Amino acid sequence: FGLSYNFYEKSCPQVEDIVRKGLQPIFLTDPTSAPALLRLMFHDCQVQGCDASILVDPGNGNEATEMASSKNLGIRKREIVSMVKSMVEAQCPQQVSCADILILAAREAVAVTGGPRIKVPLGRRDSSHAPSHRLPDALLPPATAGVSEMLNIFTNKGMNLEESVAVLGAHTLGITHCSNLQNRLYSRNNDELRGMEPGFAAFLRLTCQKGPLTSNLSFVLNDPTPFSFDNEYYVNAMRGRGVLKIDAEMVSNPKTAHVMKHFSMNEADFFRAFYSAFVKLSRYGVLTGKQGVIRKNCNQLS
Ligand code: HEM
Ligand SMILES: [Ca+2]
Ligand SMILES: [Ca+2]
Repeated sequence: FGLSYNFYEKSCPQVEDIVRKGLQPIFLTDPTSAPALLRLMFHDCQVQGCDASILVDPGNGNEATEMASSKNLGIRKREIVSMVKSMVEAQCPQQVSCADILILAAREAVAVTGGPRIKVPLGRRDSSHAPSHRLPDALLPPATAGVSEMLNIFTNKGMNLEESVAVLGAHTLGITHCSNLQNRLYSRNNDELRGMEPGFAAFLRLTCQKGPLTSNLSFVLNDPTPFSFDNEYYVNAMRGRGVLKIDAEMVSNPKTAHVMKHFSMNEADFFRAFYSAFVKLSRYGVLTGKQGVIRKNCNQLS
């Protein structure tokens, strides 16, 4: 019943070490895996809670799984969680859920890139069924989401204003594909570009040309330091260089503006708010106790 900080104390005391050590060589050889794992956590938790539902592959009657949703464009590295799971299974068979391993992997992604080392409560169970693409279609925010939609999503998870703005600081890592910027860059009346630093607008349009041709192949960096978990996302947004609509709108919206400014000047406060926001996100909609299952393979339901 419920999550706890010593959940695996008896059944798998070394689980956090296995996850950390298993990920080390991956982070070293592929720095893009850290941003991928952090976003993977959000997209799992946002759809039916943090239950590893996003890891299920099609097959065995699950034909259209979550990954068939266009909202999951760019989701990568699901197989890393499966690989770490097999390392955990070798030492603690049938004890540790894929849902917990996914959260621990996201936690390591934040720590290894220079962010806070977040202690997370454990004891999640895995979903025993796979939603179709319709659920993520409806529940994941579109690339065009604004401040009110964003606040709805995160206050719903018990976050206050500071935490809601801080959790978007995850965009200190990683990239955005040009396909997600077409609306913003080529809207008819250009109001999306209002407030954007003109040189940056020109750069975005040059990198992301109009039309679908290369828009899934080209991308821009979410902040100038996409492999470093720092407050550059806020510094950059304050300079009119926010990539996504939400990044820019949080600067101009009177509710969020002062928080953006504060985090751009005070990295420690950003880290503190991100820490508690991450824990709240990681608790969202979890299955515990006798609910759900412990999957053997993360990508298969049984
Ligand atoms: C209203 C909320 C949010 C919106 C609208 C949003 C939107 C997006 C979009 C459109 C991308 C680009 C994906 C691509 O083109 O490949 C992206 C990337 C990313 N997002 Fe978010 N996001 C939101 C919240 C979050 C949260 C809460 C987290 C994590 C805690 C997160 C973590 C990331 C990361 C790490 C990337 C980079 C992924 C990579 O490089 O592979 N986002 N986001
Ligand atoms: Ca899920
Ligand atoms: Ca950064």
